[in-house]
Amino acid sequence: MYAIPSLDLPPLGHAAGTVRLPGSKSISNRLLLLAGLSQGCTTLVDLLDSDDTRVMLDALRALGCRIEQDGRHTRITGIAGHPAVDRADLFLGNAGTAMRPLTAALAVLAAEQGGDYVLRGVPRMHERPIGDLVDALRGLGCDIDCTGQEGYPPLRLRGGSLRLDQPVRVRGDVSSQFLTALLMALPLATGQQPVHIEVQGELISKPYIEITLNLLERFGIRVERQGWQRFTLPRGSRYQTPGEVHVEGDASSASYFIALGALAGVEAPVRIEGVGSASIQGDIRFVEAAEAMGAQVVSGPNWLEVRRGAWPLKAIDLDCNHIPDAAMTLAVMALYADGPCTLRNIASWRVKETDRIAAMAIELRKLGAEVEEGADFLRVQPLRRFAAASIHTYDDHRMAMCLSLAAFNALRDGVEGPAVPVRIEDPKCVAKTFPDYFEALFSVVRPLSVPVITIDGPTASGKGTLAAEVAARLGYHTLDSGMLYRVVGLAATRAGIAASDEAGLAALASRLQLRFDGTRVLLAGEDVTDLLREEGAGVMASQISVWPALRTALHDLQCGFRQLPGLVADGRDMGTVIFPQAGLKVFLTATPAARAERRYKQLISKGIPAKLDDLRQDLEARDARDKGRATAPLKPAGDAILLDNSGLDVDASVQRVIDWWSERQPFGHRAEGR
Ligand SMILES: Nc1ncnc2c1ncn2[C@@H]1O[C@H](COP(=O)(O)OP(=O)(O)OP(=O)(O)O)[C@@H](O)[C@H]1O
Ligand SMILES: Nc1ccn([C@H]2C[C@H](O)[C@@H](COP(=O)(O)O)O2)c(=O)n1
Repeated sequence: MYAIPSLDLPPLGHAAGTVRLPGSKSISNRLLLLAGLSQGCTTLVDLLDSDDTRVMLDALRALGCRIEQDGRHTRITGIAGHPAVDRADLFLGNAGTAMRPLTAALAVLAAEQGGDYVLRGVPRMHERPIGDLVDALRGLGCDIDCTGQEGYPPLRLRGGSLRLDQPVRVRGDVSSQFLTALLMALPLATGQQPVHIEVQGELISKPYIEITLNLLERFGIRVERQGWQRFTLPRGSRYQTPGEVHVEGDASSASYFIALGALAGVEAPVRIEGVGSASIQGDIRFVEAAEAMGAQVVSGPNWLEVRRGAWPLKAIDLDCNHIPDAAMTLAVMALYADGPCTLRNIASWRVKETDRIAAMAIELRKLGAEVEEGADFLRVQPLRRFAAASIHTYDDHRMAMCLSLAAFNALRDGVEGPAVPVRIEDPKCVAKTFPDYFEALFSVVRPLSVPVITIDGPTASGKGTLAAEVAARLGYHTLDSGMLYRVVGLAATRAGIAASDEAGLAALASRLQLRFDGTRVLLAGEDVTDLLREEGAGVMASQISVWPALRTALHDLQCGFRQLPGLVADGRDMGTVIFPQAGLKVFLTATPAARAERRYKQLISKGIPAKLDDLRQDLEARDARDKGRATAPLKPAGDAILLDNSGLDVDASVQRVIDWWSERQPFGHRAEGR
């Protein structure tokens, strides 16, 4: 996950390959509550691991459920309808799928068994209406206080007396989650008589109710239904654990990759695993919308393969009531259409994680699009000239994931102006449902060009430290090229290959069994990181690095580090030879005295004995050899910026480089999070 203030997506090209989806959020949180209320132990396989499921798990633990997690399996021993505590203060973040059903379940339990429960969330959760559910529960006899503003969380549930002779009435035209909440809670009240629910108004998002009914049935609750207006929970309904349940992949999350296939699956399809034609999720019908725009889709029970069909995409005018979450993806696909696209019946967007109609309109306009916004619709004109935009994401995972699709702007035929990058602010907001979304995206797209920053300079100037910090700030990969020469030196010593044997060293370099595990280096499976950091390894690396054949043998390996979303490479010839097109080249120096001092402190802090004078002599000898060799000598590239950090600490050096990089981006000042 990218826990950085913003993530810059360079212009992206064709896509191909396989993406495995995380578990469905809607199914995960429903299953968690049902398992938590049941008697016995339920094993959930491939449960979504995200912010929203984490708050639900925490709440269940607080109520007395035993929860064990082991790889793909989550085992929940339920409370059999009897919480272990009659008081709890539950924090539910911004998870509507936790707030609504827990409100209903705990209100019913508190009224039946006594109890005092507080449910709260983040500030945005306290702006998301819940009055219709509260009204329905109060009508049933539950005692509920809205402790802030009437009709909104936080809520305090403190007993009451259930009146079940009349049907429970709930509005269905604002959020189907209110009906879901009642359907999941009211089996708890069927001890003496059946309970009836009447829906007032036209029920929206019916597919989500179908998920609820399907999952209730797996837990032994057979709901009788008359159309979409009246539901009956039979007398004596009891949650019974089904044992093991597999959580299917998230169909709303699939929408980004279905769109990706439609936009960029040119030479091969994008394969999506975890959800397919057998899905019980309503958002699987996003496939039909994508097909209407021209996508070619083939599917199996739990997979989809999508490739580009019509191009540009075909404009649509669609009632999106059946796919409220996935429909957001259509708004960005519209930029690539052959005419205006109209998304209708999407009023529920206004009360989601943010006001999604307003947010989408603002962000699409930043890209240059003409957008018309109504109370319950959005009309988006296609774009010919994309502007580089810094996309605000409103702590809304779907804003981040949808808008990432604007980075395919270079694929638009007849596009005017250059291909532009897209900046996604607060990219970690995707943790709500898809923590590794960007990693998954990068694994299947071909970049048009990956940004590179090079940092060259003499030993102990602080290149590695600077490169690692800059990369961490930008979410980029790193290449410590000196490490590659050091590892060849170590392998050569072990294999008895002399430092003078150019051909032998080159052959060895091309068959190295190297693996990187974070900052650790594994040579034929052995962790050699600490051995490589020894001074002797650096001297050996400097000696063997004079050989052109060895340098050629390591060339492609180094280029292979250039991966999305970007690379910071440090060494001696990064800017001059390996990445001559780098977007920013820094030549880092410090006085020999400062460098010797730093290396001395570094060694002493690790308990390695050292002498300052010897270190200074060694590093000056190394400088001379690295500068004096015929091939790829240590020198600044013609277009490098010189940075002498003798008098700068690490933070100040990092800030300099970040500032230089920001000046080269088309976004203005870097967003530092909001
Ligand atoms: N600006 C700085 N001010 C003070 N100390 C620094 C600075 N930058 C780095 N250092 C410290 O100097 C030491 C050497 O830094 P580092 O290993 O990053 O250098 P390097 O140039 O990558 O060395 P080598 O080329 O040998 O790998 C480390 O202990 C590091 O913490
Ligand atoms: N791009 C590079 C990186 C390193 N070398 C050689 C020369 C150095 O003295 C030696 C060790 O590098 P360090 O780990 O200290 O950065 O490796 C090179 O020739 N080219």
